[in-house]
Amino acid sequence: MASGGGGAYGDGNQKIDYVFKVVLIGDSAVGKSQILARFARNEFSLDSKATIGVEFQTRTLVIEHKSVKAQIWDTAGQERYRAVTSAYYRGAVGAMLVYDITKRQSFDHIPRWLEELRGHADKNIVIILIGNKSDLEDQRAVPTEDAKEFAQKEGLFFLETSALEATNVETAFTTVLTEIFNIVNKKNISAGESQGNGNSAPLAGKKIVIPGPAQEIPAKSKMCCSS
Ligand SMILES: Nc1nc2c(ncn2[C@@H]2O[C@H](COP(=O)(O)OP(=O)(O)OP(=O)(O)O)[C@@H](O)[C@H]2O)c(=O)[nH]1
Repeated sequence: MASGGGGAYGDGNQKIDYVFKVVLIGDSAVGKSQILARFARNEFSLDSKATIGVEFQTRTLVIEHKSVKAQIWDTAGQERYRAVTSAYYRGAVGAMLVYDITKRQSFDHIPRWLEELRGHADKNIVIILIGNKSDLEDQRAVPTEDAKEFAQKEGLFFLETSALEATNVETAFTTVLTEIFNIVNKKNISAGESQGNGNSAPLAGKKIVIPGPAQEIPAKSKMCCSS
């Protein structure tokens, strides 16, 4: 069911102006898969299974009258289930770094995830830090201020979300997607429509954004590649 904001949950034959790949990363069980389920299908499951390998889901939404397909990739937080790292990050223009506000360790590991991200992704990737499970306030182990300060220091967006209560999930995605949209739009303007490959602009130089017809996406919006 659509929750407003012009999003479409199905992928019909609509015209797509942009496809943005966004990756979810963070420790196991912080709620990455449920954040994605909430955003892509407006669903939530309390007995969510650990992700094995990689999967992605898409949702198309409208930003400034343009149709933007968000292709959100989710992988296992558990090392043994993780797929090839470089392939996961390839082409990503956005990243959501997720921790669980009730698990201090998941926050303490964020610098490691950030390091992996910065080692593998485009250096201009848009990053948001997400403290999930904000509905469990009575079990909070990470003060909001600590995370806010960290995000500021590292130049990241920051929000606390609850996939369970659907708090801020939509805002988290639209924050990242709108920022990417603005960067790409600026790039298009500065590149003067000249094939769009001006390498000096942010997020340029990589085939990460495909204006015009959408890139090929497998018929099923979910796939698995656990080897
Ligand atoms: N209370 C609460 N529980 C949540 C929330 N989001 C996820 N959970 C629960 O946390 C557990 C783990 O969620 P997942 O989405 O599977 O976690 P994950 O980060 O994808 O885990 P991996 O696939 O192992 O990396 C599940 O039992 C979820 O139902 C939330 O916002 N609030």
